[in-house]
Amino acid sequence: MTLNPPPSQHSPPNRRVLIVGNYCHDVLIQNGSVVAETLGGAASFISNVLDSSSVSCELVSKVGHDFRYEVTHSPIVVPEKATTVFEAYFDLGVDVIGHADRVLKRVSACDPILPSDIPDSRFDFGMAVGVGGEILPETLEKMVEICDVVAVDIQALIRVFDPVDGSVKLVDLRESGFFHILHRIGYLKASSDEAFFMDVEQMKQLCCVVVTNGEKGCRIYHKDDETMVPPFVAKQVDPTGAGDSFLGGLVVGLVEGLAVPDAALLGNFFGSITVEHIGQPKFDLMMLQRVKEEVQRRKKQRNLSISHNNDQEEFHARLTPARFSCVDSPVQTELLVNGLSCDR
Ligand SMILES: Nc1ncnc2c1ncn2[C@@H]1O[C@H](COP(=O)(O)OP(=O)(O)O)[C@@H](O)[C@H]1O
Ligand SMILES: O=P([O-])([O-])O[C@@H]1[C@@H](O)[C@H](O)[C@@H](O)[C@H](O)[C@@H]1O
Repeated sequence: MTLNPPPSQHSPPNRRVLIVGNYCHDVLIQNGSVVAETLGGAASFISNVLDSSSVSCELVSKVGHDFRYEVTHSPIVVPEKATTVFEAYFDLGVDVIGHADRVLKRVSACDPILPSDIPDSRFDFGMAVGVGGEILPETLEKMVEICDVVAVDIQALIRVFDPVDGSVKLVDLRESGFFHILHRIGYLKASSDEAFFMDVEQMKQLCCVVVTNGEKGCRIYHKDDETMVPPFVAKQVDPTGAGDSFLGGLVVGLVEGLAVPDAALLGNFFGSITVEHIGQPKFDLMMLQRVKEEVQRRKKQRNLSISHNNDQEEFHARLTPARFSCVDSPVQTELLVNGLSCDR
């Protein structure tokens, strides 16, 4: 897999992305009280980023008879089952993986996604993004057959659930039952806590490994390369969906023909906006337009071979005003209150 595909004058139009993962109901709990109930599941956050960025995507997702949200990409309804439900506790200390911001419990699980649920057609990109154990090894095997490149969120592979209270626990990637397939995927995304459950040195020889680290941004590991990709400042309200939106932004960048570090910067961009929202973020149209313009500009630079990864700072600086053009960005408000502005 070429990490940085050769610059193309134009990305083929309508490159198709297949997203596989169940929607869920998220229940956010603090101090023993439910503070919010929202649409969840990586499929929801990722399709939100791709749809907002006008990237063509198809989604395979299963919900129960009780699914209660309007979504652009209709799920498969399993009448005899309930929708997957995750409870996120924000005051129980650290979770099993040391995530200080929340403890997750899967309190209900809809059916797994089977190979037969996935269309028999070709896709440019596949995204294996289960949250509740719904992706099976045979499901991932079908995805690597029909997609040119597959990006996987490790949480789809290494999560196991306490049989009593549904608490999320993690197993080593080598014991997950998926390891024999991983030489056929293109990208593996893990949070810094999840990365302890894999051998990054080993995995970076098989595929491009991206380890996200909250407000510190992310790192890319591939063969002998290691690249740090800087974050965008954000005032975190709810971390839910940050990693999902990151992965969505990364794939948008790759589909648009950006080099991997630039695509990861787009991931950081969308992840940083997501943490400022409870539930699904709404991306400002002006912001999306500015991002599109900056991505096209960056691609031109690359096509003219005048861009070097070390001038990613310029790309970051040009995306920053777009980042804070969100009218309701808490950071933008703070800057305005302090008489500062992000505009260059
Ligand atoms: N508090 C934050 N401030 C700025 N960016 C953030 C913040 N939290 C997350 N992000 C962005 O979202 C990406 C994914 O977040 P992270 O929390 O690492 O993923 P996960 O949700 O999988 O644990 C990070 O790499 C970063 O770019
Ligand atoms: O926050 P994140 O790790 O990127 O992704 C989250 C999952 O870990 C969680 O299980 C799910 O309930 C949320 O809706 C969201 O998909």
